[in-house]
Amino acid sequence: KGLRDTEHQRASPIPSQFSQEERVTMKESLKGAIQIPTVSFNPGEFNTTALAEFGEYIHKVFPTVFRTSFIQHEVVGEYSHLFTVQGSDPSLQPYMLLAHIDVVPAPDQGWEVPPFSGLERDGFIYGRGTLDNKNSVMAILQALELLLIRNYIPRRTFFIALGHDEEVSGAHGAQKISALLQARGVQLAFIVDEGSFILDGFIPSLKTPFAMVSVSEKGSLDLMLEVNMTPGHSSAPPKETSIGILAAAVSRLEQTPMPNMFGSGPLKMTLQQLANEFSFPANVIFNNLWLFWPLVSRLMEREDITNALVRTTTAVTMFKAGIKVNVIPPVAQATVNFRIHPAQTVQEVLKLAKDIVVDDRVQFHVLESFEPLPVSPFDDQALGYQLIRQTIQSIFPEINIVVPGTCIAQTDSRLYTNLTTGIYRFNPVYLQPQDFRSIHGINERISVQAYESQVKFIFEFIQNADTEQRPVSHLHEL
Ligand SMILES: CCCCCCCC/C=C\CCCCCCCC(=O)N[C@@H](Cc1ccccc1)C(=O)O
Ligand SMILES: [Zn+2]
Ligand SMILES: [Zn+2]
Repeated sequence: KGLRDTEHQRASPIPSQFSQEERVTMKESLKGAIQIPTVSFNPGEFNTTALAEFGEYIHKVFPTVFRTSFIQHEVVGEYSHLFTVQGSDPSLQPYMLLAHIDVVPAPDQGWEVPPFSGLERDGFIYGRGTLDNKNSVMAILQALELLLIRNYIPRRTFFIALGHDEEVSGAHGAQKISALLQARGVQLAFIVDEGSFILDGFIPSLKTPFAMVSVSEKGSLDLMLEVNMTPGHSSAPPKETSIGILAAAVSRLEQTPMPNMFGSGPLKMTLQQLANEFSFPANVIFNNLWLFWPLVSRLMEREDITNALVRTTTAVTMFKAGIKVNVIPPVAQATVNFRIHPAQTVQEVLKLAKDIVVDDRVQFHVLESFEPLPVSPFDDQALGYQLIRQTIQSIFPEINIVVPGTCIAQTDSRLYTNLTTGIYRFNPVYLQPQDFRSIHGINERISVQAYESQVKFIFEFIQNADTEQRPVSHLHEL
């Protein structure tokens, strides 16, 4: 089931075929983008020189985008970019494509090639940002550039929002763009952002890759735990120190996982829609979750990634204590990063954490929190979801299955809930578990062929968004 074009319209009026020269240019442009170290270090702490250089770079490599009369370009929050591509039919509700130009730091250690070299090896372009998320930034602008060169005039208005601080919260980029569009009274049909992929090898018994479009996103809670004790001479120590008390508290948190929420949220739907892709007996198990859910929920807990889908996760990420070798430490502090399952709230997780620690000497400070995102529609009428589906079928005909899922990390799209209820997180790129580990890790890379497919995907997606859509299910009823 899904949306399809009305009979008089072609799915892709301009074929997504690029000349040899265009193909070389597009990969070289991506390499150039990787070479600009647009690193976000901490909130408010960015490589501003690189961010400014990136702004100039996109002008240089996408000249047609910048000189087209129906495209308005604005710089927001100093380094983020907002493009308004004015469509010819104002009756069609606009949509938005999102990506971010900043990257996490990448020390050279462990990399096969320097992380900001953008070097090509064995058909892969290496470097920080090749999967997260300069591939999307460049592919969106590249697809638009190629469409414009072919004289394409969109019918449906769309926005392209490129944030510059996604990796440290989005407060200066996405949040400002969101407020700006809200002030202009913009309401969007849907948004497409990063946050999921065509997944290959993430579920051991499932050999075929599948596309997972994330329709929800986990929330987060950053808690600082603090213990204050009277300092003194280490030669006559008290039975317990601030460090010991805090260590025991964080250890209890680590050893006591938050409840398994399997059955609530989109995961059950994800697995049900995947059920027939499994071979026997897994297909029977996934087709009968009403019976086998205790088994499946335990299986999901086994691997870190699938465990993250069934519960709120607890990660102790920072620990600070002690001032001198012979001084009983006055203060010990630890930071715990919880990623909240879509069926729980910040308050519920805070209470659970306190109930696990049960020690009055440990103070809890909420540093930052964000509720999980509501589930976006993914039924036959959900325009954004169905356009993604339709375009996957065209560009990746070997992919038989597209399922709704949950993003285990956070994306800039969470800052746009004021503009739309349809938020979809999907990058049209194959991802294996080792690729997943390269995101924020080492040897992040994308194959030249995968990048070309991503450009083709967006090139067709923009055109598909302009074709009149109606649900296939309705056609069946005729
Ligand atoms: C049954 C199906 C199996 C599914 C397996 C799921 C595999 C996961 C695949 C892809 C997920 C990739 C997510 C990439 C997006 C990363 C975004 C990110 O890192 N965001 C930061 C944002 C942030 C938030 C708060 C402070 C600073 C930065 C994050 O979440 O940490
Ligand atoms: Zn990202
Ligand atoms: Zn990231």
